[in-house]
Amino acid sequence: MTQGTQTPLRSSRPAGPLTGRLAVPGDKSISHRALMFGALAVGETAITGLLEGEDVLRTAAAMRLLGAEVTRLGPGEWRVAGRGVGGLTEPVDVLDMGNSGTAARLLCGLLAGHPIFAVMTGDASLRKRPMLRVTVPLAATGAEFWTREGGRLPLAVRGAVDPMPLDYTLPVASAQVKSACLLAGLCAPGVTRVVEREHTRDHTENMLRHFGAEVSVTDTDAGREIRVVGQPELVAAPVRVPGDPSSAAFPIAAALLVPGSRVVVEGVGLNPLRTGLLTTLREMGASLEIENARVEGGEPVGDIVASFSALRGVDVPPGRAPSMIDEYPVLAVLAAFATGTTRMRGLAELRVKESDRLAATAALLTANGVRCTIEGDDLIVEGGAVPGGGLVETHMDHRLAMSALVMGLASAAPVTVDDAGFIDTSFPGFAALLNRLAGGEAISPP
Ligand SMILES: O=C(O)C1=C[C@@H](OP(=O)(O)O)[C@@H](O)[C@H](O)C1
Ligand SMILES: C=C(OP(=O)(O)O)C(=O)O
Repeated sequence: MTQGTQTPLRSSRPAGPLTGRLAVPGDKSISHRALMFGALAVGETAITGLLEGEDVLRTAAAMRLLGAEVTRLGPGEWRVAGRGVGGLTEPVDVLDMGNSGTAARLLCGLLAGHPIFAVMTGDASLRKRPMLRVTVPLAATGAEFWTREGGRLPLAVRGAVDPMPLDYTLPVASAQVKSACLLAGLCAPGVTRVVEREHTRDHTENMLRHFGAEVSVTDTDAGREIRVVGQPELVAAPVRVPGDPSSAAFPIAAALLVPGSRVVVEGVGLNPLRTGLLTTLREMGASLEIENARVEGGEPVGDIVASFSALRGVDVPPGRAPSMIDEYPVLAVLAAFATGTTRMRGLAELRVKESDRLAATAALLTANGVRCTIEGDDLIVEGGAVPGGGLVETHMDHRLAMSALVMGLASAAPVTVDDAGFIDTSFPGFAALLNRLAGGEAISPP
């Protein structure tokens, strides 16, 4: 990829205060799911606020190839005419999920429950990521998967003719694996049961209910148990996608780091399973207020007011990781400017994201003169003055690119990234938006 609108090579330089109000693009997790549920529902699903990032556009294209009618009416405004549960049709071409782990893994769940043959691939980053975590549990439906060496894409799948319900306890904290199992279970008769020891984002469960499925969630000694009754008739329902808290993290971080800043990010999703970063930042002494808290489309939403703050290092417990899993690179940047040491614990899952984010985040910091170490699955950052001046390798990873560019707004010398093109997977317009807040070209082609 790199066919996005962001200049591939970019740098950011120390900026004046960031001020003003902004809205970030729609939530990526909810956007993928809205398109998929729309495709499985009977009737026409109206979606507003859909993220039009590359990852979600891949899901839209895949749903079209599987027989759903997917139409863009205007910015963020989409319609999906669904095929009904079990009604997806065999794709006549390869499903290319680009850079998106969520699209690939959730789609494996959908395909497992349909009696069709499909081939899936992705870009060089996605082709390195583990797929056995979904194909192994999904094989219990009766679907057959063939993957490349080590469970990597491309893969081929022949979905089950008479899918069996699943009963699965997640070995890793992953909303993608949970969702893949629940989506496959929709096509099977009887009850599919998934147990997660750590609580992960619950957008799939919320959307199942919203479209009329019977779902129960119970906390047991073994963990959180989710049950969904298979073969429901899902009925089209409007989806209003909130702003993505994982994208909001970047302007919030910039405001906290650049002296004199005050930024209001409007309409951000505040699902408690996504707000671990806000909890951590408050512990670090960040000035963060929530205004206008409300519920929109079944998800809590609010406006986040972030003002420049003197931050101090903290110890981030491993149990918090699922609620802020995509925010560690930017948290590491914030920690670099804080007084004292920050230890982020239990980050094993970062190794299987768009890049090995644990190693790449440490390299980002080191390239800019920040001292940090990796001990087991923990990242330890020594905070203080940040020299900057580094060229950061982003490894096809949007979050690394945005984190590095935020660092350069507050470091002594500019920070350059080797490729900003992948930012379009989740945050189209990122550089223009931060430049508007900074009132100038804080982020520019080098
Ligand atoms: O379900 C989802 O929408 C997502 C789950 C998380 O991945 P894992 O399930 O691999 O933790 C997260 O990192 C990803 O950006 C989106
Ligand atoms: C990990 C991420 O996404 P995905 O797994 O969908 O590629 C992310 O957006 O940070």
